[in-house]
Amino acid sequence: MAVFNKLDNVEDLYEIGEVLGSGHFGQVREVRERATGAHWAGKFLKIRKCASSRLGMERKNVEREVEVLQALQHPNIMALKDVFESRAEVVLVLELISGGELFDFIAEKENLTESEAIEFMKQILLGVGFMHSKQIGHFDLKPENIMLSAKMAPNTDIKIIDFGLAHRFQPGEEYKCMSGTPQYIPPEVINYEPLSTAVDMWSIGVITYILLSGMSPFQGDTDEETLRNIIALNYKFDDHHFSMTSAMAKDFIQKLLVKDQNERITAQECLQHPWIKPL
Ligand SMILES: Cc1ccc2c(c1)c1c3c(c(C)cc1n2CCCN)C(=O)NC3=O
Repeated sequence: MAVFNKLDNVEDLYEIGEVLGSGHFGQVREVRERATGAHWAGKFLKIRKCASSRLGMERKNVEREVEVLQALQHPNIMALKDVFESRAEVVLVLELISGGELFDFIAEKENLTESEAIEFMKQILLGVGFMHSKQIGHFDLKPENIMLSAKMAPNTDIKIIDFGLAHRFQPGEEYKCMSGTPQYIPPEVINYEPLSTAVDMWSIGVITYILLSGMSPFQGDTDEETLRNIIALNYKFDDHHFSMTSAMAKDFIQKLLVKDQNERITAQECLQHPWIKPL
């Protein structure tokens, strides 16, 4: 069992600020390090007191997220600075990313130009390619988990966050998991088949489709309809949203939204695709 820095009261070291986000796990709050004045993001995770409890997170899941983050130092992946544990809480001290979610950036602009989308995709692929080179799959890639380092700066950096569903593959391991967000999950997750890092490549195909059109390729009126659309590979490049989109961009998406995970292109192959890296 991993041992984190014991700290009865994280407020001895950090001034706790505004809530930045919350979820099943707990809260993310801005924190200010008293010793240096530096600002960070504190992810406050309630830990289950006993196995039968439904409140809070299982400690082993927190340990897995910390192990994954400790293996991932990359400019396009949020950095983990420190981990503290008090009575029933673990606090991850994370790099503060103040440019907001890619999701909101798209919402404000409806959709991006291809050159804007390419710049974002390059950085996402660099971060995901690094993760995959360490045999780590994110398994919850979506615009809400892709943040911008600075608001609207011309050269804002992409930061991939939230590794709560991430998994580090051991050699020869068979891993199955029925979680993620319906719009972004591939057929093999729905069919409860053995998974690989190719799960993330499907999600990248969905994200690229959204960046270029503002529409979600498989979104139905209900989650069940969305899942049916995914299994049936029921998506299209409708003229209304894709009439100005290049054939290369569509080819890039088509090579990712492939039902057979072994046939899907990898992050490294994406970075060599002519849409991303023109000849
Ligand atoms: C300014 C701001 C606003 C909301 C934030 C964050 C920062 C944020 C951050 C992180 C996470 C995991 C979630 C976060 N959220 C929650 C929403 C993420 N989808 C993080 O790791 N660093 C952040 O700054």
